[in-house]
Formats: sequence, structure tokens, C-alpha cells
Amino acid sequence: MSVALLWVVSPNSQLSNCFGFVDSVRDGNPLSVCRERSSMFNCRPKKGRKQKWNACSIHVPEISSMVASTADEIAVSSEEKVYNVVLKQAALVREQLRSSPDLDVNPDIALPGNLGLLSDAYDRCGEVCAEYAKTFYLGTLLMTPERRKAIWAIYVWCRRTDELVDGPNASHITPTALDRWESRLEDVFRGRPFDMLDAALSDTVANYRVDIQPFRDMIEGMRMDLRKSRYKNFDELYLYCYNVAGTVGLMSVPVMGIAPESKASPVSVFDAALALGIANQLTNILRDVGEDARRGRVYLPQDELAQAGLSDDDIFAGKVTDKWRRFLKSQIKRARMFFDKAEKGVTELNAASRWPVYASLLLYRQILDEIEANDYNNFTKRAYVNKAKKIAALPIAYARSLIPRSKKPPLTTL
Ligand SMILES: CC(C)=CCC/C(C)=C/CC/C(C)=C/CC/C(C)=C/[C@@H]1[C@@H](COP(=O)(O)OP(=O)(O)O)[C@]1(C)CC/C=C(\C)CC/C=C(\C)CCC=C(C)C
Ligand SMILES: [Mn+2]
Repeated sequence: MSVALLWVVSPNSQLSNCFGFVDSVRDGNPLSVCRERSSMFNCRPKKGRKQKWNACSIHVPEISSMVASTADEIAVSSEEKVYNVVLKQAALVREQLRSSPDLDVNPDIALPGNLGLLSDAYDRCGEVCAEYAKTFYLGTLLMTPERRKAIWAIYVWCRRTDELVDGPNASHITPTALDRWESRLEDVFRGRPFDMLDAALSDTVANYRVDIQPFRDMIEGMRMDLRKSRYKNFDELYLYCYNVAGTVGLMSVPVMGIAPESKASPVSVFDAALALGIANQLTNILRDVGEDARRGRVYLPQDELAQAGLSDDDIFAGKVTDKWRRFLKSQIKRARMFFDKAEKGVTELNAASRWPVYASLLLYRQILDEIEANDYNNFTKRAYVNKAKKIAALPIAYARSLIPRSKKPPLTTL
């Protein structure tokens, strides 16, 4: 596959304009859980959103995995939908490990005429990454140059996608704009990038076995943000968290690489990566309850709020009560379960990729400790990890990333 570079403007104008693409998207510029995968999974009928259930023995997985609508009809749960993406991505990587276990990068992709431009494109991605996520950027410097560049390109695409709904032009973003962003994504995967940042991603996805689905799903997460401000239950919230954050884990693992000595199955490593995204997003939601409420948004599962004797009104009132503390304790516990699951997967990654992952895991998980330290007031106090704690976490992450796999409890090898 070859990458056609279509931009003709100078890198510097892209530099100042790297997030100023909203107008072109809007105007349609043409260039522009412990998871036993159970008998339920195995005796699943044909594809479809809602499926008639065959008579079979059903094992109920730990995290809500099926949603009963009527007595004889079961809708496929979010967890199961997401698991299908995990299986597909893991199969791609497994195939690569079988065909060329030692090959990091596809040698066919080097196109002499474009190398300088590509190199500028990657450099620009690195600059954006350094500007928006300094600690993470520093972590990537430990990776091999090829992997580092590819992770920057993915980071930049994710950041731009998030900026569509969270950035300064968010009020102009419509579902059509997101459709256009998606068709531009398809072009990236076809090797027809629109701008230099897209070109870096085109090159990356040609070099590594990265499936397009997680990218499409992240855009779908942004669509959810446009049309939805409440989540009925954890199943709905799980899908949102997968879309906006779990997808990042699935995109990153093929680039970060699984350690050659790892005995874990690719599926279990992708599952751990997915868990890290979900854990991060759940933490993000718990940290931002007050801020989101002021924007009319409640990302907490409505049924769990009701079971705790709480409602949206309590959130808008913003009073820390014992009911609220009890409720938050259970939400924090769930987020920690996802972090624990993710942690088991970090050592399965290539040694050079572990440190930034561990660092981000430790830093994000500490936000939960800070919510507790704030006596569960996430209405008016923003939980944050101070600089000293951040700095202290870095050598800890580094030390942990050096501990050999054999000293850790194994991930499933199935
Ligand atoms: C090492 C590492 C962290 C790699 C990830 C690199 C990468 C491609 C990051 C993209 C992140 C991004 C810009 C996502 C867009 C959507 C978004 C903003 C999600 C939220 C991140 C937090 O950002 P922030 O606090 O700035 O949020 P606000 O915009 O301010 O609201 C998320 C909460 C989630 C991001 C998800 C991850 C970092 C998951 C990373 C998972 C892996 C790298 C898999 C590791 C592998 C194993 C086996 C554990
Ligand atoms: Mn955001």
C-alpha cells in the first residue's frame, strides 16, 4: 500500500493551523471483565442488534454482558459488541506474529520521494504531542523511533477528534461534520491523506496492523456526545467509555507491540488495553461530575443513581451527603477493578513501551485517591494529582516496568 501525500501547504501553516480544520470538515472540503467468554458467547445466533435467543445454557459474565428486553429476546450487550472488535484486532496482530514475528515495520512502505515530507509530518505530530501531553511525550522517547512516531500520529488523530466536540469550535460541530471526519478517516486508511498530520497516520496504519474499527468507534463516541446527555445503565456507559477511550488502547497495542517473550494471548493483552481506556474514562467522569453537570450532562448510570436513592437533582444541587459518598465509593471501586485488570497487561507489552503506559495508569488512578481525599466532593473541587506526586510516580512506573513478567501473576493464555 502506498501513501499519497496530498497537501501542498507549508508545514508551518499546518503547524499554526493544526486544529483549525473544523471549517473544512464542516464545509465538506473534499480534499479534504474477568471475562469467561461463556456458553453465551459460543451459542450466539447470527449478527444483529437485537437477537432472538436460542435455547442454550447461559453463563452470566461478571460485568453486565447482556441486556434483557423481553422474556424471550436479548439485546447484545455493549460488552459483547466491544469484545468483537477486540477479537478482530487481536486476530490481525496474531496473524502478523505468525507470519513475521520479528518484523516491526512493513519494509514496503518506504517511498523515497515522500520521506522528507513524512518525516516533517511525524515531527509535527511529536510537537503536538509534547504540547498537549508532556509526560506522555517524555515516555514515548523511550520507545523505538518507529513506534514513537506511530504513537504520536495516533495521539494527534485522537486529540483532533476529541477537539471536534470538546475544543473551541465544538458548538459548530454537527453529525454531518463528524460524518465528513469519518470519510476523511477512510481516506487515511486508503492511503489518501488530506493533510500532513493525516499523512503520518496513513503511514502508521500502513506499517502496523491497526484496524480501522476503533477509529470509527471513537468518532461514534463523539456522535454520542452530540445526541446524548444521560446514560440509563452501565451497559450504555460502558459503550460510551469504550468509544471515547477504550478505542485508544486498541489502537495503541499494535504499535507498542507485545513482548516477544509474552505467553499471554493477544486477546488478553487487547482486553487489558481496553480496560485501561475504560478505567481512565470512568475516572475522568468521576472527576468531572460538577463540571459536566454545569453543562447539563450526567455521565453516571441513571439506574445506579436511583438504586442509591439519588437523582439528577441531587447532582445539580451539588451537596455531598452520605448517600452520595456511598454511591461514589461503589463507582470508584468499579473504576479500580478496570485499572487492576489493565495493570496485569502492561508487562505483556514490549519492554520499551511499558513505562509510558504504567506512568499514565498510575497518574490517572491517583485521581481516584484524590476524590476520596476531597471527601467525595467532586461537585466543586477538581481532584488532581499535584506535581510532586506526579514526579514521584515516574520512577515507580519505571521500576515496575522493569519487573520481569514471570514475577507477576499471569494473564490468561487462552
Ligand atoms: C501510553 C499511552 C497513554 C498511550 C496512549 C496514546 C494515545 C494515542 C492517546 C490518545 C488520547 C486522546 C487524545 C484521546 C481522545 C479522547 C480522550 C480525550 C480521552 C480521555 C483521556 C484523558 O485525557 P484528558 O484528561 O486530557 O481528558 P480531557 O480531554 O481533558 O477530558 C481519556 C480519559 C482516555 C485516554 C485513553 C488512554 C490513555 C488509554 C491508553 C491505553 C493504552 C495505551 C493501552 C495500554 C496497554 C495495556 C496492555 C494496558
Ligand atoms: Mn475531552
